[in-house]
Amino acid sequence: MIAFEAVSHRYGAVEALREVSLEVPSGALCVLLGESGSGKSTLLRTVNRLVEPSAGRVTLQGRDVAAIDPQALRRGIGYVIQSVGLFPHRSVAENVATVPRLLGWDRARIEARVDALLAMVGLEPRAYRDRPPATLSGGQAQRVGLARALAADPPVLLMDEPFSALDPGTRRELQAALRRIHAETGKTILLVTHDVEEALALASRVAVMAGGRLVAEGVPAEVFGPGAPDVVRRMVRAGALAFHRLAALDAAAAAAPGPAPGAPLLPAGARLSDALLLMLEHGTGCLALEGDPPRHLTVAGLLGHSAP
Ligand SMILES: Nc1ncnc2c1ncn2[C@@H]1O[C@H](COP(=O)(O)OP(=O)(O)OP(=O)(O)O)[C@@H](O)[C@H]1O
Repeated sequence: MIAFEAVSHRYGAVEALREVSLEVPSGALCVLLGESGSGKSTLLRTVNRLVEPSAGRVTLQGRDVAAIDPQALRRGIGYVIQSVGLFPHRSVAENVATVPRLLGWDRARIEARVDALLAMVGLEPRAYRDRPPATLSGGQAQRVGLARALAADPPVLLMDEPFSALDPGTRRELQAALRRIHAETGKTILLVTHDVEEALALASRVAVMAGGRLVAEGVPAEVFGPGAPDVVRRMVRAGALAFHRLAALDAAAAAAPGPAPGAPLLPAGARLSDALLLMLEHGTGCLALEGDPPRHLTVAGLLGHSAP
């Protein structure tokens, strides 16, 4: 677990963090959401001591990070940033191997790990291990950045706007890869974004920041519920809060038993927002859910389940 206890930070006259207290449970994918300048990156960077808070403390599994040697601390925490920051004169494989090398792993173990990680982030090892970073697309470079952060199997991953520079299609692919990796590895992930859709696509918990304070925290359906703070309402288009809430709710929970012959098929794991889009696309008010036993979803079921 990562715990922030009344963490404050000043950059000269700027109060970037004001007594932020937040607990990120082990295994959570917690999204720090907020407008530009709200303090998200500063809070994230207190975990790996790139920022030393002016007051308060941060603990990892109960240990105060201020008492851990910064180099040792950072080797145990994966860190992914928007600009990726791959070493330009090293190959993809050498980049991924950075921390295992520092930790003194033997060659065979490093090679095997690099191949496994490249495959995990969706890059064919034989095709990519020897490539120089300059030959990669933005999305491929960020996949390598993610593999590098995961290399020594750190229990905690910090991600600062990791997908913000990518085009929408690539961004969705990387989000899907991260969701899969999170489900497979159970790592505790803290991810900064100012993009509401990204938060809804990824988060098991959302922490909303405004003006250096934590203004809301909880599961997405709560944070995007009727009590949503003003800053969340500002961040989505007027009236769109209800639609965004659909993206936080599983379609299966709103379905009724029984088949719907001939109705469009909604894939397993879909959210209610996916269901509404499929209904609009097919001009129908009834969908069949993929899976057994047969279930179906109607407009009435969708509205009944999403009502605030
Ligand atoms: N090194 C610094 N020196 C002085 N002020 C800083 C520094 N870094 C951040 N700040 C200020 O602290 C406040 C919080 O910045 P921070 O980068 O944490 O916000 P953010 O929510 O991550 O914003 P963004 O989404 O734009 O990156 C801002 O007012 C910013 O200008």
